[in-house]
Amino acid sequence: MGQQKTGVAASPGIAVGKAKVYSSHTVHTPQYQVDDTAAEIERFTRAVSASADDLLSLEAKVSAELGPDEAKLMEAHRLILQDPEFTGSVTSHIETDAINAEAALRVVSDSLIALFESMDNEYMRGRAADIADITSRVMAQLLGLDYGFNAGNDTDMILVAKDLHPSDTVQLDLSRVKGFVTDVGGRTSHTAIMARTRGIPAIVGLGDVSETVSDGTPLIVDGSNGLLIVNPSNEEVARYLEQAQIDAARAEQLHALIHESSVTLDGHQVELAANIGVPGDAVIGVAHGAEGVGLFRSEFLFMNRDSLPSEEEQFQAYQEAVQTLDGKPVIIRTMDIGGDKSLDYLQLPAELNPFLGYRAIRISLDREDMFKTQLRAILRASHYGRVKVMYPMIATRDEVVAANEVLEAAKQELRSEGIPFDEDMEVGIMVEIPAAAIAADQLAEVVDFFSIGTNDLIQYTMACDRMNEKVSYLYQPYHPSILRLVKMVIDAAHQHGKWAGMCGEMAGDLNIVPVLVGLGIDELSMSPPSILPVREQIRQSRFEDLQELAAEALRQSTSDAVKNLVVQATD
Ligand SMILES: C=C(OP(=O)(O)O)C(=O)O
Ligand SMILES: [Mg+2]
Repeated sequence: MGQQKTGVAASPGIAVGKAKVYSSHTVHTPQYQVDDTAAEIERFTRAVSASADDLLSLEAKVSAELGPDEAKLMEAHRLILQDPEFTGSVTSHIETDAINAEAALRVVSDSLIALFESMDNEYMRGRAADIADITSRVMAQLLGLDYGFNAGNDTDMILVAKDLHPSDTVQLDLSRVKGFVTDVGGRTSHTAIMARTRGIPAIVGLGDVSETVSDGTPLIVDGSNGLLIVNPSNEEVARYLEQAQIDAARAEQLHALIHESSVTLDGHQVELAANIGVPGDAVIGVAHGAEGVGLFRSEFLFMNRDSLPSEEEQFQAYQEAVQTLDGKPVIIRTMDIGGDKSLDYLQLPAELNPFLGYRAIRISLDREDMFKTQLRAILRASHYGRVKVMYPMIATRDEVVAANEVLEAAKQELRSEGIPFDEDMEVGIMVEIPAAAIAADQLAEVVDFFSIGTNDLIQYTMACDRMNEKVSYLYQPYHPSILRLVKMVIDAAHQHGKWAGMCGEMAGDLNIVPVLVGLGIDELSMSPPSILPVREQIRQSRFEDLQELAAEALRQSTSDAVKNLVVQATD
């Protein structure tokens, strides 16, 4: 039996392969005197220019695959690399101390990192990581090593890392990555969402896996159960491979439903949409039969970079997703920063309770300039397809009214500039704060639609941090309180002639989907690989039966009772 480690089940499925540990080279720095300092400077200059070339091609690749926003970090690194102050300090050390380029680079880099780390400003402290990253890149060039991932010819890589950013993963040929495991992160961390979107099994929050597992170690990732098996036995490998084969055969069978509608046997239709993080994910959504994008988490355009994305950059990203969907609806959520998603350059104050603090629409309404820029970009994209805008973390009707005033101001500006947009663009809100669910009937008067964000709604209703393992037993999607809130939101929407969807993780949970459909949900938005299994389930059901099941579920007084009921019903 192999050694078992349990983490957060971040993306379902089974991967059997060998560990490929991603590290940014904390290599030993050789140190020696040189006679020919000019030749050494020349060697350093060549390494810098090769590194800049690598960054430039990476920038182009990231920009093409993930959009120009994601490429900003590489551009920033390239600019630091080409800054004569940085390279000049290294060359002057080579010259005056007659030392090798690696040693001179290490001296300069260490002192810059110490300087940034000592600063009383989170943004500037964040620059230390940039310097470390750039140093590793040039160091690898000088030493003839590969920087970042060197996949070689491996086709069964299981990527092991402390954490992964979009700029890390884009360097990979993902078709050769069988799974991801990381030390940090929760189910809603970028790695987790990215892995789910692409259907790559993943476990996050494993603690120290990147330090305890080495390159080439055989691993099994059971992403559905958050179980990592290190050095598995032959019997374990055989068992999991068999399961993986069953999963693959099933995926092929589901593929037949890609162009079918999501309609019950008795004719009740539900729209199944995809949750996406970057515009490139829209392609994956379409490939899994999405009937739209139900949640474009726009905050990813704001992350992993040094400054706010411009209107033009945002417009291009939104337009790309809208064009990929080719006339199908795309719901763009305005940025949801704060809570677990921080932005160094916004210099948000440290908070005791970030999930109850300055977050999402609260920041947007406070930073109207930034909000209006985003709304202008969304409006401009609306001209190219069917765009809907959605405000996150709405607690009060006043917030909706205030947000709509900024939206109106953005529309006025565009009108006077003669820039086209969809005058009838629908405006909706996320219902993820209990106050919004309870007062949904009043909110329904000022919105076109609701999308229930159960990830947050559950944590706020149960008062349990969605990332805290110690209280995870309270994170109960099937709790009667949650089902009642969901019903209230759907009923309120329908009474006002509006529609209600759901874009939290619960929307893709096959056990509870029958209840959600029975309650009358109009749209379910989920990670793309969940779409076809949910479609199949809906197509095999009768709406009348689901309505009865939902009524029965609402009569239960515990999560376990609901679970038993729905598991029996789907068996
Ligand atoms: C979809 C949601 O938003 P996020 O996971 O991005 O907070 C949610 O809260 O359910
Ligand atoms: Mg949320």
